[in-house]
Amino acid sequence: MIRPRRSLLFMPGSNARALEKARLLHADGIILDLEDSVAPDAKATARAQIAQAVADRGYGKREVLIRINSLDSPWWVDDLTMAGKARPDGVLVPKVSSVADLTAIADRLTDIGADISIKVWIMIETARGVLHAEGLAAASQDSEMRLAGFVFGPNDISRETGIRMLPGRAAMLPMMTHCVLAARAHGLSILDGPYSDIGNIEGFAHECAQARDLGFDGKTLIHPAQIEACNAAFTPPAEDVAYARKVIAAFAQPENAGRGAIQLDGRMVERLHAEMAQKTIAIADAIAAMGR
Ligand SMILES: CC(C)(COP(=O)(O)OP(=O)(O)OC[C@H]1O[C@@H](n2cnc3c(N)ncnc32)[C@H](O)[C@@H]1OP(=O)(O)O)[C@@H](O)C(=O)NCCC(=O)NCCSC(=O)C[C@H](O)C(=O)O
Ligand SMILES: [Mg+2]
Repeated sequence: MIRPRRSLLFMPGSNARALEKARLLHADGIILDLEDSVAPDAKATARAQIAQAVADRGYGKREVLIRINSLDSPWWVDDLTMAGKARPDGVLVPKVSSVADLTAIADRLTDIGADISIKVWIMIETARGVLHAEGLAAASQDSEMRLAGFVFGPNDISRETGIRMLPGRAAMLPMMTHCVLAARAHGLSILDGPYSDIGNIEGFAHECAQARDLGFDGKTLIHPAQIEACNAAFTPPAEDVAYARKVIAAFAQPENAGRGAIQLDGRMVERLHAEMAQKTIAIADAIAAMGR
């Protein structure tokens, strides 16, 4: 099943108002955070609030991820134990740098008997994580790892490496492309990181369009004001969907049955374009099924 992942909204697990508000927001998914947006003193409260919010099952068709604390923190075991019991769609693990990190998460989920439907997502946001992205993605071939996708983390990368986050992101483009290639080589999803300038919707829209063109499935968000522009950027335009249907229809014609390439509206179209058209239609249908 294709799942739209145009927009996944982060919110601090300690913010009860945000957890409630997310039930009505038109994001494709939500990320209930226990890590950087939650102060150390508020970790236990946030954990309890997230457990309750997920148990209430009030988020409808939105994909629900819980971001736990990193493996070098004192909180991750309690976070993961709560998440295993709460049964979100997935657990997002920050600052993963090695396959050993993935194994530690998988082993803990097995130990607590977590349902196999709970997927693991990892943030690629350390220098070692970026360098090892291909090996991390390859670990998804082992189903016990539960690995479903990557989330790019520009803030932590910038913090560790000194690579600056500037408009246009020129300095980060090589590593972003590297992460997209690693994810796609192993059939994983990949989401872009957040944009902090909440008041600059125009700049945000440019960054969404850039992420889409770089091959990301969607973007992680930090504020409800970002949802609409993000969904717009990652929704296939109606004319693309209409053209995709035309490509499929053309290859379904009996006279084209044995052909690998045809001419359509003055352009060459090959069967690989028919495959891409199927994906465009599947995403458009999945978005429509979300009622958006
Ligand atoms: C950034 C914020 C702290 C701003 O909060 P606030 O000042 O309260 O914003 P507003 O007054 O404009 O809020 C208006 C209403 O919207 C609700 N709201 C705000 N943010 C969210 C949200 N994220 N989810 C759901 N609802 C939200 C407010 O409650 C208001 O509601 P109402 O009462 O009806 O008026 C805040 O936006 C925030 O905390 N954002 C998320 C921060 C976060 O999760 N950060 C972690 C992810 S980013 C990251 O980790 C970086 C990554 O790892 C990397 O390395 O790059
Ligand atoms: Mg981070």
